[in-house]
Amino acid sequence: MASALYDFLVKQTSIGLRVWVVIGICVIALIVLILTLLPVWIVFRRKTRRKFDKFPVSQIPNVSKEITVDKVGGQSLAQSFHEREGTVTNSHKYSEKDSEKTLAHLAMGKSSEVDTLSQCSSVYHNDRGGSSHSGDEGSSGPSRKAYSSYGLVSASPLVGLPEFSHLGWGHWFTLRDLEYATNRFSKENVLGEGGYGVVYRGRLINGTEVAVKKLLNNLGQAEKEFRVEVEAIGHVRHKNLVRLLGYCIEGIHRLLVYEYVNNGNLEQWLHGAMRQRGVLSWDNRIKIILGTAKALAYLHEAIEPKVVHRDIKSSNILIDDEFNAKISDFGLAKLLGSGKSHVTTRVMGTFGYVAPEYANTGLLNEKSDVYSFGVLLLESVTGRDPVDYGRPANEVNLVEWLKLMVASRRAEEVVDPSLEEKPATRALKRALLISLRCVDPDSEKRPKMGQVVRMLEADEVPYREDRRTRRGQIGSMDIESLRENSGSVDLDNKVGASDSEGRTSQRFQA
Ligand SMILES: Nc1ncnc2c1ncn2[C@@H]1O[C@H](COP(=O)(O)OP(=O)(O)OP(=O)(O)O)[C@@H](O)[C@H]1O
Repeated sequence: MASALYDFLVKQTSIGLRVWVVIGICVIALIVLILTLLPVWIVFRRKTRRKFDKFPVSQIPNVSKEITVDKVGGQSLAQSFHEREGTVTNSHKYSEKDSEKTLAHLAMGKSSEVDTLSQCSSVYHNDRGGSSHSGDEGSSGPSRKAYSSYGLVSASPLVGLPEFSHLGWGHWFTLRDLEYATNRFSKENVLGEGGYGVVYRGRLINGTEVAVKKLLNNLGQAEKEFRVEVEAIGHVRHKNLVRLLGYCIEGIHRLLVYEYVNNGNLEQWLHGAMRQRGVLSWDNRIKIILGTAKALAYLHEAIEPKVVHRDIKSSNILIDDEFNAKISDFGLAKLLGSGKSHVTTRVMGTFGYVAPEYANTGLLNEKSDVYSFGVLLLESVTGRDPVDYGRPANEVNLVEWLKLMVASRRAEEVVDPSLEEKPATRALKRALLISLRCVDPDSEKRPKMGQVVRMLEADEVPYREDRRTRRGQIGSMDIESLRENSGSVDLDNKVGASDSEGRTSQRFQA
């Protein structure tokens, strides 16, 4: 048998070569052919996958936060606003170029790495946390200028999750992971539904509680929301900003995974379901407001480009079990590069919170957030909705009503009647003064959020000192007495001196 095989192999073929030589040549040729065709096949597969990702979608109706408003309570707002998105003044061409960068960064179809990676991803904040990004030149997200004074926290790793360090700041989830976490996006796990998606409560495989936002199945809008959120907060860490833990891109699906914040939101505490748990105390209101102010100061003054949230309102202020505020919902955020005074954009936001100049002109900068913050503060002090059509005509608009009350020396009457323990006179005056400054119709006159933080922090001491004598001691107040009685606050001069980095150097003194 063996000798027969040997005889066959050494046999001379008609082309003059022995059989074993011919077989050897054929095997080598086959190997070369396979090596040549393999890359072609890989390229073909990539193209097929990209096509899949571009499937038309949008069975779900477009929900827009675009505002169409009228004149309410004397506040003149534009009647309707149309698409001007992306027209950036001062040559701040952020959106297109940087978004592409982010797309590549997120492996969403522009990068050659896309297809070598899993289609689904999860952001993982590793030990280096945001600080690893401050030097991330390739990133389109904001980087940090300052740390400690803005209440930054370092992110801890999510133990037990698959790690994917390709982006330097994330793991990658699959849709399956998130289906598992949310019990297949069951109704019982729905936390709420916003303009752009449904938010589910979930638990990751390692036990971490999360909130999963499933963006509406409208690829254009979902894609935009998705990018904006990731660009705005993917790189930043602050104890008063909700932490973005991950995301998933799979086919037409876009999901964002956040830390779960377990104690409702400010809107629910002031006007909704959480009231069943008791009245939110003055102390906790101020704590929430201060946390919100710190996060905004960070977004406006500590990172580059600065982030304008654009939708500051009570339902976007999440609350944890220690009554710390966490700003959420960055889907409308805009980035503002250094030296850029504003961007021009479609007017978005929530009625009652939108700054008049932004509503009227579409010109946006961080002072629009300051206005919304002022409304939020008034809402917290009074327990009233920013716009409430159930009230008499002159009370429908909260800001206008507050001005009327102060002008007629009835400021003490504006405090939320449901508060069991009323604030001290001085604390109430401070809060009203700050809010009035924030809602100044002239955006230039509004304080920076860093100044607001200092004013609020300065308020803590006198507020605590007076606490013992607070009940029923709020006297008659008007704007002048608010000014006179507000300690050493010189609203026009002293507060607001800025250092070279634009941060206030003058402390607000009690
Ligand atoms: N990280 C989170 N932890 C806990 N609950 C959350 C979290 N993120 C959002 N929620 C809750 O999910 C619900 C929907 O939130 P979402 O931000 O999508 O919409 P919204 O703020 O209610 O409305 P809009 O889209 O008009 O801003 C809200 O009740 C919100 O409090």
